[in-house]
Amino acid sequence: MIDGKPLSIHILDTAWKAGACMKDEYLLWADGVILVYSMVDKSSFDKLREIVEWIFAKKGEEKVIAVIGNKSDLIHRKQVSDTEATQFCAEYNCLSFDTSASDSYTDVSNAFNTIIREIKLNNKKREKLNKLMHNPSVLAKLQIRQSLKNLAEMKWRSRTSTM
Ligand SMILES: Nc1nc2c(ncn2[C@@H]2O[C@H](COP(=O)(O)OP(=O)(O)OP(=O)(O)O)[C@@H](O)[C@H]2O)c(=O)[nH]1
Repeated sequence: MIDGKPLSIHILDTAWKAGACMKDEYLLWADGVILVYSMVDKSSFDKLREIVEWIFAKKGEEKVIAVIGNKSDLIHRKQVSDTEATQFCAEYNCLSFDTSASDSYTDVSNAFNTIIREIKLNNKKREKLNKLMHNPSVLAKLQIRQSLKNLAEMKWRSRTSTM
């Protein structure tokens, strides 16, 4: 249930071995991506950059990307600072969460609820944009704008070449 409404979600649990286990189809299929690292294993955090770069290279930045730092209960063994995680998420425009799967069901549930809400919003925005892009009057306006831009560029070029 999300905001009082039942919702069916499909989760595909994948692994990452330098892209070998991630297929382009997975990304096409998904509305969002959740990357989970372990706060007590710096190497799992370091791998995120490679994964996000792969997602961006496949034009996946339009999807909701969330980063979850798990095992927050093991604070005494923490290897990834909050600043590092926050900076990473700001750099790649990812949602950021801390969870402890062993300690708190609420953390995990809150993270999923927020991600799903964000995905719903994102899908709505994309649908609207899609509709706009298929609206003939919007298309005509865009074409006029592009033609004016081309004309201005041509004029600018001819002016600079005669100088
Ligand atoms: N202390 C603590 N241990 C956790 C937490 N989450 C998972 N674990 C433990 O970490 C180990 C790995 O957990 P898994 O659920 O197998 O992790 P996974 O992501 O499925 O691992 P992969 O098989 O590599 O995909 C298990 O021993 C879990 O009990 C957590 O939040 N806190």
